[in-house]
Amino acid sequence: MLAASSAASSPLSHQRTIAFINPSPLTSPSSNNNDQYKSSSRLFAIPGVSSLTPEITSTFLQQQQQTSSSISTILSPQAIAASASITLTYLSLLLALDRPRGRLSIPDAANSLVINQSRVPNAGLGLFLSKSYPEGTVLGSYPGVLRPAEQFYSTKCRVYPQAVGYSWRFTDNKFVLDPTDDEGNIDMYCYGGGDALSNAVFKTLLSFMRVGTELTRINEPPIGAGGCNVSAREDLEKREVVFTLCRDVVVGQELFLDYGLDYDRSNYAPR
Ligand SMILES: C[S@@+](CC[C@H](N)C(=O)[O-])C[C@H]1O[C@@H](n2cnc3c(N)ncnc32)[C@H](O)[C@@H]1O
Repeated sequence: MLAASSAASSPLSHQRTIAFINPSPLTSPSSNNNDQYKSSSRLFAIPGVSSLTPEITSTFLQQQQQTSSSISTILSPQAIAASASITLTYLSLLLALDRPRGRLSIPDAANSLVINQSRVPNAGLGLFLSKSYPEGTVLGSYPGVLRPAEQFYSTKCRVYPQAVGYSWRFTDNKFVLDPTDDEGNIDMYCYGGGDALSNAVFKTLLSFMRVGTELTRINEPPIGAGGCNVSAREDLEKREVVFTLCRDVVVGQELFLDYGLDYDRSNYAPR
């Protein structure tokens, strides 16, 4: 709108705008078959001198006005309000359903939790403490996106079965915390998300919500290793699982947790 009205009040501004948008008819008439460009008086766009016929000017102005009116329809306050409302609703749903839960609460988590090769044969990686901590220290709560258990097992785990081993199934069997990415793998962080679009939103716009996945590396103790030094407490209301040291742990020790009776241990190496 602004562009159209200022152009109407100043003939020079039409000319400059046209020369900028499409200089070729004005500067290279020989390559253009349209006769109206072939008169020598119209060959060059000289500032301050009109090289346009009234017909071209009027057609151009009409096109400008049509473009302006469609832009102002797209940018109308109603259209802007509608898209803002859709975006807000979408973001609220994402935050309610697909946000990453859990947190690390151990003091100086970045330096005190170390992921390394487990001392348990064939168990892969494990989690170790690089400082000594007393019994009762809260490590944090298990990371993951809360998903309905039935849906999680019948969809994502069918395609990416490795996701099962890292998910925390609540004892009422209704929900799981799934810390894996969209391909069922453990990344350094759980970003959140449920499909390609929401994953992308969580990894970009909402990446500040990401949660470290260190607690997913805690193994079960091997037979004869002296049992667990971490205990888990579920809160079914909050859908939260808090991990606490149930013994004093000295620097360099690996953390061990009992996964519970229902955990599938079929992939454990035979003892
Ligand atoms: C929650 S993950 C623990 C982290 C895992 N070790 C890793 O490398 O990411 C659970 C998986 O670790 C392995 N694991 C844990 N405790 C084990 C044990 N005592 N013996 C053999 N494998 C074990 C199993 O493969 C199990 O499915």
